[in-house]
Amino acid sequence: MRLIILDNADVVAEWAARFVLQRVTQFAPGPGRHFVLGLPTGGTPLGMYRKLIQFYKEGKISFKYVKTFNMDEYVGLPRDHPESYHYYMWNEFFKHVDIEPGNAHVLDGNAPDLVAECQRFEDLIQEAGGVHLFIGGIGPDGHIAFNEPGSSLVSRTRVKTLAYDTLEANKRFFGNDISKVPRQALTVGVGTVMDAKEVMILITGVHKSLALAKAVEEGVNHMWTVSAFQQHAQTLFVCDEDATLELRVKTVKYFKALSEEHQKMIEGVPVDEQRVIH
Ligand SMILES: N[C@@H]1[C@@H](O)[C@H](O)[C@@H](COP(=O)(O)O)O[C@@H]1O
Repeated sequence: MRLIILDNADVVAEWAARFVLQRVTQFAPGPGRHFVLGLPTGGTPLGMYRKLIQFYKEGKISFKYVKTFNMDEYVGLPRDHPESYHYYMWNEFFKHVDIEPGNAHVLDGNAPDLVAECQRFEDLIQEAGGVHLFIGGIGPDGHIAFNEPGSSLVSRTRVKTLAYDTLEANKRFFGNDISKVPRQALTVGVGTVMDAKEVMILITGVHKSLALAKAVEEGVNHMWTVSAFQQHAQTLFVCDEDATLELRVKTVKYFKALSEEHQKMIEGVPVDEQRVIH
């Protein structure tokens, strides 16, 4: 596991975007050779999307041969509702870059058969050859995507009823009215994300600090579903200083001492010339 500790949320956004740029560039996508990205929504990744749009406009990256799979979507929220994850993805990212609309996959929370929709999504990921890089965010209760506390750590894409903490955390997007937050969502499973070749989880803010400590310093526990990624061979947690407040000083010092090595990951240093740190 790599824990990359950066000064603040802006630096996290820039680091994450530069990491995506490196991975896509190294892969050299082209016709019949797509790079497959798993993508999150929420406030945390917004800065990363803005940077990626900037890189696209500067000609540094193209999404023409990139396929994307989003982590989750609310059930029953119209697709054009400003808080639907469809709306978010198209407005904050997809419409600004050259991705083929047919390659940008977001779960349909209005599908007549939600179980079939979840299976369809899993099948599409398989058909794409699996996800190269899954990017995620977490809730303050340590959920990844909408894998609420107590979710199976081998779960697949499915319908989930949201936990009270999640409704509370997300009501800010619904005029602070908890009754307006959809009660259910479709979400990739922890197992779906675990199957990706590489996972990058973005964690910023003091309100996520307990979740980060649980994810990094305590055992694998389905009450903090992000902790499952301790068992993934290529996990990167990218966080800001605020999110480290519940970590031990020893943990923070250890990972900060590796910051020069971490920097190489976004500077185009070939992977085989990077010291391996897990
Ligand atoms: N389902 C989403 C998660 O995928 C997201 O990671 C989390 C954090 O969002 P934010 O980045 O706004 O804190 O919010 C929701 O619960």
